[in-house]
Amino acid sequence: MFPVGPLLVPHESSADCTVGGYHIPHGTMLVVNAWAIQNDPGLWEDVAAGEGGDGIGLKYMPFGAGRRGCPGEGLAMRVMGLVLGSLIQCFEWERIGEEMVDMSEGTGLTMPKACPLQAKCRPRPILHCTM
Ligand code: HEM
Repeated sequence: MFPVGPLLVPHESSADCTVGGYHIPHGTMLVVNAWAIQNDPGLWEDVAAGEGGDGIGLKYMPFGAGRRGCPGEGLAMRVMGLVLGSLIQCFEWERIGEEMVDMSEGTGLTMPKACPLQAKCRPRPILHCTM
């Protein structure tokens, strides 16, 4: 899976605590490696499909979690469904060649594709009716 923010946002522990057996002193900067969690074959039966394992819980958190989790999650999920649905409903999509889309990951704070997506799209008849 490809989390938009592979390392989420840094947080600071407000008190001494223990996480997974590790002592975390007060004032420690904490970075959650969402990419590693979402691609851990020990947590997922099929990492590529994001399937399997013991429920979703904290192993899938593209929006972070807890009190400082993303407040835009509900909006983002609704808008993404609408945008994706509109793109599929209004256009026919094709790859530009025989090869499968290259899903290699680039580097950065957000995770870009290493090779930009190129695709052909043709308006569906439904689009002519509404324009
Ligand atoms: C696909 C879309 C989005 C993704 C993947 C995303 C992801 C994230 C992540 C990972 C965090 C850090 C959470 C943490 O540290 O535990 C965050 C924080 C935040 N997000 Fe989003 N976000 C998205 C859309 C939005 C939208 C649409 C809004 C506002 C309309 C928004 C507003 C915020 C704010 C204000 C914070 C800071 C919360 C805090 O620090 O208390 N995000 N987001």
